[in-house]
Amino acid sequence: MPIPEAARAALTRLELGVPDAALETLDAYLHRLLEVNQRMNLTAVREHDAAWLRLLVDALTALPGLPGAGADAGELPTGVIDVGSGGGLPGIPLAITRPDLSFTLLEATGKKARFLEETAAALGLANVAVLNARAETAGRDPALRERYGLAVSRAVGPMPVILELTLPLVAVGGRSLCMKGPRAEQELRDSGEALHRLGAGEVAVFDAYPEGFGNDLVVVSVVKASATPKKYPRAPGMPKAEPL
Ligand SMILES: C[S@@+](CC[C@H](N)C(=O)[O-])C[C@H]1O[C@@H](n2cnc3c(N)ncnc32)[C@H](O)[C@@H]1O
Repeated sequence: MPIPEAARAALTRLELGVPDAALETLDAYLHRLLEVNQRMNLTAVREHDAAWLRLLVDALTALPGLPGAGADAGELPTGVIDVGSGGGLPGIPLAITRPDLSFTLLEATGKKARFLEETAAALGLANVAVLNARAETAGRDPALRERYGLAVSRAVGPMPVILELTLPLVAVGGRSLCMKGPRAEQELRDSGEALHRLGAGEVAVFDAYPEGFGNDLVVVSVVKASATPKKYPRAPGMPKAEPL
């Protein structure tokens, strides 16, 4: 199926620097996602052209928040972890577009993690690793805790929950980049306690799209200013059951 003109136009207008060579792989990913979605619940968007805009272009709006090409590996880990990756959003489109960075897709549900593994292999994505685990467990694992320069997430829960699931995995000086809807500002106002307790520093909120685009996706960037105390993340289920 051809790549929809509206998606090409959006990518041009957003100036995200997506190379032409990546477009075919992005489309191949979308085909797999929509095909498997017929028997597994991965996304509510079922139609190819709409999915290009609402899934792929949305995910790619996070590109400017990724470490720059040739970022100094000595300073901060350059690895990116997608927490609650589901069908691979935003991690897989980002990994396709930035083959120079390593991406870990963290997903709690076994069958979704298997879909991610099969998809990364089928698309030949050598820069993608899949981890079938809960973020609460991964965040307490010394091999994973504070090992990533950047955590990304989309549709994983309200801000206090996302912060507890992502910030323990992020190295001091790194960031958690959360793709949110228009309620992000309100959720942030309710996140003071979580930000304070988890070691967060500067918080910035960006509109992912310029005005007039008709898309109110918001990207929240939270810097990790100090180490997260050992008691976080709490036991599996606790961040959601009793948000900070
Ligand atoms: C609503 S889906 C969103 C998936 C994907 N990020 C997207 O935007 O399409 C949330 C995903 O997060 C996963 N998830 C929820 N809590 C999690 C946790 N504590 N650790 C790891 N994955 C989790 C769920 O299994 C689910 O696949």
